Amino acid sequence: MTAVAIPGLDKAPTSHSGVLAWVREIAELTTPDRVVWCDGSDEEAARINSELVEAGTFVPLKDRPNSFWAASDPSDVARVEERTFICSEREEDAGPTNNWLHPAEMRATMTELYRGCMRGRTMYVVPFCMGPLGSDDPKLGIEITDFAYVVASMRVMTRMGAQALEKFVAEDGTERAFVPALHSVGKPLEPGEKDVPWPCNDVKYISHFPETRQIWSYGSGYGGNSLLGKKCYSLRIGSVLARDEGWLAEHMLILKLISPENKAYYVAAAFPSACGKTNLAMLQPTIPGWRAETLGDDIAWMRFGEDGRLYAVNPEFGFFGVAPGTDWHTNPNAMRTLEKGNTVFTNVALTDDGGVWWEGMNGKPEHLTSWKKQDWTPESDEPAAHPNSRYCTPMSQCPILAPEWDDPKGVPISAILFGGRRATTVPLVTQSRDWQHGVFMGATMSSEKTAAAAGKVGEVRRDPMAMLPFLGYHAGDYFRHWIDTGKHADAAKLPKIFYVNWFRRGEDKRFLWPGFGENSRVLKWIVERIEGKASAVETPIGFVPRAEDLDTAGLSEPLEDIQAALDVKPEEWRQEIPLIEEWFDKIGDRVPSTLRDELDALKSRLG
Ligand SMILES: Nc1nc2c(ncn2[C@@H]2O[C@H](COP(=O)(O)OP(=O)(O)O)[C@@H](O)[C@H]2O)c(=O)[nH]1
Ligand SMILES: C=C(OP(=O)(O)O)C(=O)O
Ligand SMILES: [Mn+2]
Repeated sequence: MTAVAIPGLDKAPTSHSGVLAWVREIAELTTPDRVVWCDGSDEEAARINSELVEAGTFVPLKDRPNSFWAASDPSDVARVEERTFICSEREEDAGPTNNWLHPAEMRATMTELYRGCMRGRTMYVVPFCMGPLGSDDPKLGIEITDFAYVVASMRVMTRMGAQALEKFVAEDGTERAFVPALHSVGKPLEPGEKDVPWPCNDVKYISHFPETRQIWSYGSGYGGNSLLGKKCYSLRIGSVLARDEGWLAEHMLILKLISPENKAYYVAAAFPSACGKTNLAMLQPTIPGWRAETLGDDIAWMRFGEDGRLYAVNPEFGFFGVAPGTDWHTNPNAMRTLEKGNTVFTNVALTDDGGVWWEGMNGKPEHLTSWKKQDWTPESDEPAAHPNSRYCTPMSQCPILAPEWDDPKGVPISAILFGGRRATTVPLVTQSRDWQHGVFMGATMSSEKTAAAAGKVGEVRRDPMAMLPFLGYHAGDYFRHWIDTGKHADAAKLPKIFYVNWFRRGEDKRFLWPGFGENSRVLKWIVERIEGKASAVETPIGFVPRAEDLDTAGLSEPLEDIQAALDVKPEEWRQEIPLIEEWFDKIGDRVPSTLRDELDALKSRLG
């Protein structure tokens, strides 16, 4: 093949041979009009934002500085689980919960899709680092993308640009490994063809090659599909790295709780997408004397420290939060973060005076521009903001950011919470008997589907550790990895495991528990359990508080509701058993026997 001269390709600001070779290979395959190596500078960000305004992708907002409104193509609003693939060499290694294609077949198909796919466009090269730049073993990546929106968002969500690229060559001159992550919207432009504000393609692939640590994404601009450092790298590839290197890559927020005695407790919590991670991460406690600080809202990488405790680091640099439901009374800290500007809002509604609005926000606007760019009035029968509309905002703007948020050592975790969205059955909070029982709780947890993924909303499905859509390998092997993690540790130093459900409903369908800031009452009970102070009842499913075991002082909800949120109804749990059995059967013989033993024990306790 003759070398093609693509403007910018030779401007590489690195000598890393692997980076140079890969970027050239992709440029020659996708044939963009030009290549831009991103340095992450303010000037570059300003240029990219103004190009996005020019292209009609961004509308500048008038109510906060350096912030923009974007509306996606109406078909490109969420993760596409049907189109997400784990391409391991052997199908059995992807396991029964993932879509699989042989890597050679996927590469052949996608190479043809990528051929010439950046024609008429700019190819951006975005070096990034997941986790603190000061880490001894920085987890590096390069995202190549042809969508400036992705560059602007990656700048918020990751440590990107020159500061990350510096880490690609170690001080002794060795070239570090990196994850090549290729993204294209899949919409080449013919000469003279006018671009659309949100280019994408009906054909979508979100593919992962776990053995070679590569990501290939095509056809979608939605965050979870296109900001490849997030779910694709930090969870799907990350879970494989974690399995191989002996740590945990989890779909968890990281929160610091400070008691009235000024003692700090770090909590990690795994909830499925759109089930409350970002909100709990920014908790504003309602009980006197308690404070909370944020370390992360979506992903935790956890390893054992020299003292034998499990330490968590957030690999991300920003929040990609669900907008609807966010308001001054539900999540004031998110509102304060957003107020500072430097935020991209996608698929929310635009107010007539150039601000943003979404369902659940205070105020009743008379007229809006909906996420579909249509006139909207209170009479409209569709929501003004898409239920999965998002804000993308820098973590550094969060008023309750913990001072140790950027420490490569991480923070020692005292409690791990698993939780889902269940209208029935699952009590507000349950403590596991021990690590193994806690792993059973995580492995069998369930949740109603939300708008964060394309498909039917409301259906209950098993979502182990909130990782169902994010596992890079076989779910049974993942459970074993969790069990083994506990075996290799000093049991007294392991985090205690709890199962929570903020979403239980009464017969009239309203939530029994007020949630949001009031969740601090549950966290207080958890801390007191760790300290051996709070009471609980031993039930067939674990230790559950009675209403009087929780601090309910000043709560306006009737105590009957709180008790109803805490009820363990054996008949409801007996109905779960066949669903758990079906789930284990689906995973097959790689389910660790210890988890089957836990199921048998639960069955016999339920009678
Ligand atoms: N009822 C109730 N809703 C909540 C609670 N926490 C979060 N939500 C809502 O659930 C949706 C998703 O929350 P979010 O924190 O963004 O979830 P994430 O996707 O897991 O980070 C938003 O609409 C929130 O307003 C809670 O404690 N109770
Ligand atoms: C980005 C996502 O994250 P979350 O878990 O916050 O909903 C998503 O699900 O696409
Ligand atoms: Mn979130």
